[in-house]
Amino acid sequence: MKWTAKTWKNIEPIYQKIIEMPFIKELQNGTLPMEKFQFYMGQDSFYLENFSRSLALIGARAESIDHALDFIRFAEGGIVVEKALHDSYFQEFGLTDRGNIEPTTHHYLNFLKSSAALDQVEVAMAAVLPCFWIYKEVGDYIYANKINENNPYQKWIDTYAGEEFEESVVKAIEICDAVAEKSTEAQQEKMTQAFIAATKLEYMFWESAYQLNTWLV
Ligand SMILES: Cc1ncc(CO)c(N)n1
Repeated sequence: MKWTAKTWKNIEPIYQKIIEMPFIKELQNGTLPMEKFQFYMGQDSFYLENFSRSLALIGARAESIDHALDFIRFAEGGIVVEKALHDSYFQEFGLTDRGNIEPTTHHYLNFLKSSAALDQVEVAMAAVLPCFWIYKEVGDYIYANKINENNPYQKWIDTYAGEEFEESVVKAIEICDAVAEKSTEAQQEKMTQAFIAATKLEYMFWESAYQLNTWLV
């Protein structure tokens, strides 16, 4: 079995928990309070900026020139989405600025940046994979189970259920399988641990937005 298929099986219980989260349920039926979505969007702006910086660094460190090109393109795509948040979504959803980097975002983006800088590049590739894959699965799930035709969050949902995003996700999965195949068992285990940690942070990212979690002092 391919590394990605094995690893997805491993995190399947976490994925099930994600699609049952109140943030996701309410996003799906359009009842999510705007304040929580705004918090999420502001944090996601920090996230996307730093996720993209990490992707660029992984691109620079990739051994294969084709993987380098793919990751540099992923980085470009991430920055384009961040700019779209700032240029149109912020206004559409009534947000004037993105606020401060709150604890879960702080943890997540520093996890990604340090993995991109210091881990073996294969492990860093595994660390960023849930950012692609979980969003694709959640986007498709919400899209397939939509209840409300007038969902105020539809534009957001369409981004992650779209074909363009799917292409990147398929590529990121293929790259991880290609590098896993050339890795030792011990390296693969590190890749798996990085993937699991990022999956848990995806869960926490939504939950923290739902709870409007900020620094205590
Ligand atoms: C937290 C988070 N993870 C993944 C994505 C998709 O790139 C996103 N926009 N935000």
